[in-house]
Amino acid sequence: MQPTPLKLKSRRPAHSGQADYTQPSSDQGFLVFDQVSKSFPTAKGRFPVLENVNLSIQQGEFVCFIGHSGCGKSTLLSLVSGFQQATQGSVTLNGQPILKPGPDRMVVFQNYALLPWRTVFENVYLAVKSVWPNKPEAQKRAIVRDHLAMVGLTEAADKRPDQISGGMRQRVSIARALSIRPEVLILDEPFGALDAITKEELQEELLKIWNDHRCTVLMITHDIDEALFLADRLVMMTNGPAAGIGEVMNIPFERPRDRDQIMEDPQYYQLRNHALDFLYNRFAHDES
Ligand SMILES: Nc1ncnc2c1ncn2[C@@H]1O[C@H](COP(=O)(O)OP(=O)(O)OP(=O)(O)O)[C@@H](O)[C@H]1O
Repeated sequence: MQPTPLKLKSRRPAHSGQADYTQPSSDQGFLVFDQVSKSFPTAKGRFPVLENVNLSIQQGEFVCFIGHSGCGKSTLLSLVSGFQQATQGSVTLNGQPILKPGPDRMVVFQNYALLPWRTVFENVYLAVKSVWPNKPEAQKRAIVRDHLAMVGLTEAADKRPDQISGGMRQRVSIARALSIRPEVLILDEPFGALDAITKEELQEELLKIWNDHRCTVLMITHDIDEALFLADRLVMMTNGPAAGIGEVMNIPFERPRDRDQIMEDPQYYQLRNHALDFLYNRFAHDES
């Protein structure tokens, strides 16, 4: 039997090969990169990592970033977290330039970044307390409990990070990040260190949470299938130095998504092959 193609959203044209990033000087997006360049000082002079990046992201969008190792994905998102500043151009959130880190933008890293001597509960509680020191104690603890329940970790609340699996640790990091209700959730290869089954489980949980809470998500990944399952758009970056956005692919599958169903859609393989072609032919990594 022929698979039934999925109904596609008409919100944006399906991927057509042309970049849909914006002309940000007149753009009213929620999160806007406007002519952004970033270089670092080195002993041999300045090293240009990013050049002329323009991108506009809408509130509540799920955007994945892909590109070869070292092209500048983490640097680009560190301009959103506020850990780094652009050398030229601006990154604005709600029309305000991002100048430093803040609780409206939370980052989840591949290596979890949990406090090893604290319990799961305490790791989340400390974040909640730092953002809402004056909330009543019972309310702070309820927020922690709710977010641990959201990622299925109620039973593990009193364990330390070394007493739980990698997948559980990453759930704690996600619960911690979401517990303070950020406007933007930045995920830097969050599932890169996990086995395939745990990774798929967490992708599904993340989508469910995002469906319920709709913050804007920016996620770095090396996995095209992960991006096709999760994202509204896939930003494909050119190679560095002086990397930029090569293309932005719209991912038109209707939500809520079902992994098996989207993989039966002929468009899935067109999009996948297009991204593979971008990475391995048009912008193949030059090892030299
Ligand atoms: N603080 C810094 N000083 C100098 N160079 C830096 C600094 N931070 C990053 N770089 C360089 O910028 C380039 C981009 O690094 P970045 O970590 O953003 O890449 P990436 O695409 O996220 O890589 P990966 O996929 O391997 O994590 C690299 O060449 C890196 O060495």
